[in-house]
Amino acid sequence: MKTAEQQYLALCRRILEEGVLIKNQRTNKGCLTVINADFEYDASGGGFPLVTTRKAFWRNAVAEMIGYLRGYDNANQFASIGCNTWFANANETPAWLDNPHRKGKDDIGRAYGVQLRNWRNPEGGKVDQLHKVVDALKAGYDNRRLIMTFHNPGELDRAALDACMHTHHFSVLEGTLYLTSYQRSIDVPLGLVFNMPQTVFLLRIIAQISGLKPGKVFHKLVNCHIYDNQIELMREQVERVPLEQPTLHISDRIKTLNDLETWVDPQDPEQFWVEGYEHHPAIKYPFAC
Ligand SMILES: Nc1nc(=O)c2c([nH]1)NC[C@@H]1CN(c3ccc(C(=O)N[C@@H](CCC(=O)O)C(=O)O)cc3)CN21
Ligand SMILES: O=c1ccn([C@H]2C[C@H](O)[C@@H](COP(=O)(O)O)O2)c(=O)[nH]1
Repeated sequence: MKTAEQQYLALCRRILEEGVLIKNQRTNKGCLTVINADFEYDASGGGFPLVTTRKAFWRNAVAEMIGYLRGYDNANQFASIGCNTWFANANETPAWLDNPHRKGKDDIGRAYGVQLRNWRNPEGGKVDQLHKVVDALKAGYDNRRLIMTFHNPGELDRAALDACMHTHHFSVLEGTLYLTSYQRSIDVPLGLVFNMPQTVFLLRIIAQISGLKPGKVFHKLVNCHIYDNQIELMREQVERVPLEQPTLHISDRIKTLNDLETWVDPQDPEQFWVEGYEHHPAIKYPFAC
């Protein structure tokens, strides 16, 4: 099996060589685009899919996933655990600024984790998808319905952004947990560097609190693009020689969903640490809002 970074660099080269330059309406930017890629990461031995051809800010990425799992809806909540990625979409996306549902500065609306923890049912009650999945995993019966989705077509008009990694589907086979994650839109230089480790973190933490062994992640990628102002930097990155894949450690003090919801801190080196992460220098890619 190819390492995560080999799969990543192959996709980057494919976009540079075969990508079609299109104009994206929402961001008003050119995007070199290809459709469909299937990545696979083996999480059983602790391997953590970080790119090494530039510095990956993995604590920021883990914090973002923890924010989704907690149902955060405000860029400041994400920032309070060390994730600074949501201010731009909360406060600079033109269509969201004009949206009457926006509750003010830093609000991201009924996006991502809000749908995960608080999907509205027709009676006005809440559906907590994460709680249901963890309960079902702990119950231990064969179950092919372990789907959590952030994509709620009925409330897309109430969110700063449609979820990009929109669905996570868990499966259990002989005590091993697998995850299939679906992503509709992929900013390959920026977003994907966060999304690859996020899927493995999600599998590892749910396996740990459900008493299962982590297996593989299957990451399904649809619209894969490099924004026009990122292309030259990416041509430099793909010339760099990848280094060894690091390992993620998660403290075994984290045992329950309640731990994850309350005291878990992605910035604490005694709760999460990465071993053997050597990387080339950081590259500052521009961000499209
Ligand atoms: N255009 C776009 N691309 C994305 O990847 C993206 C969005 N929008 N909107 C929603 C979230 C926010 N995400 C982000 C936002 C910023 C970085 C970013 O700036 N990363 C830098 C610096 C990280 C740091 O300093 O910790 C990086 O080098 O990875 C990454 C992912 C992913 N998503
Ligand atoms: O986790 C994420 C979140 C977002 N992205 C990227 C993919 C696109 O470049 C933008 C979203 O724009 P849309 O117009 O809504 O597709 O954000 C990502 O790669 N990963």
